[in-house]
Amino acid sequence: MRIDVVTIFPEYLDPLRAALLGRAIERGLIEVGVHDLRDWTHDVHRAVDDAPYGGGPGMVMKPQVWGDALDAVCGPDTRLVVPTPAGRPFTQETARAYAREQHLVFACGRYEGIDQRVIEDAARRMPVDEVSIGDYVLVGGEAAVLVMVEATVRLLPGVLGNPVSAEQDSFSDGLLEGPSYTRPEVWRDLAVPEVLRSGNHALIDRWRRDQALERTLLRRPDLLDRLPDGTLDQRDLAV
Ligand SMILES: COc1cc(COC(=O)c2cn[nH]c2)cc(-c2cccnc2)c1
Repeated sequence: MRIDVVTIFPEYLDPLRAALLGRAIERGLIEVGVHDLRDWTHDVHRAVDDAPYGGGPGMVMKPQVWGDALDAVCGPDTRLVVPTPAGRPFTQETARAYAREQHLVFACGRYEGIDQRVIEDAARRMPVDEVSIGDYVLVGGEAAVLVMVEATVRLLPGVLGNPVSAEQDSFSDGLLEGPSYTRPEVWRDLAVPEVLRSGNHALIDRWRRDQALERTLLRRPDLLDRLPDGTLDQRDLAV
């Protein structure tokens, strides 16, 4: 997989070259390119934004600059991803879909956003996703790109030490992960739940499932509405 990011703050993407993702790059599991949008500006001031038609606060990113940048960076197998508060939700399902892509290009917007014609024009040649990582407004898309790249790349074969954990991820069965414990058995007079030390794996699996259901019900009841049919069996419903 190749990932390219276009941004006016290339240094913001330096963390992509650290730790797990850095090792994935060194091992050739992914290629990463970070590009400075200002390399495609045409004027002495290297302007990337201008005032919004129709008035209103802030500035809008110029279409010409973005158009030239995406012409240079995108290819025949590219999926273009634009992080924006106005996007469809980015979920674990999105990450799984992106992990199957050959080439992802992330366009980092700043100011009030990117001239909409950039997205319209790109959509003539490639799939384009306007995606939100959450219901809040960031100053730019760079932090959202770090989130989406990490969620996606960790799913690639060979990236994680123990691939099983990617399957048993939170959300993999549509529920939140329950609580985890490790040694010592008692810490600040708090004991590890007895069942986890019982060695009875049927009981442990049941307890973990009950904990996941209870936590999902309490913190994210919306996820329960979206579970595929048959996910919850009769015993689950008794929780
Ligand atoms: C491409 O257009 C954008 C992109 C971003 C950065 O992304 C996020 O904030 C985000 C992504 N997932 N959740 C939030 C921000 C704005 C923006 C800023 C100020 C006022 N209105 C809009 C516009």
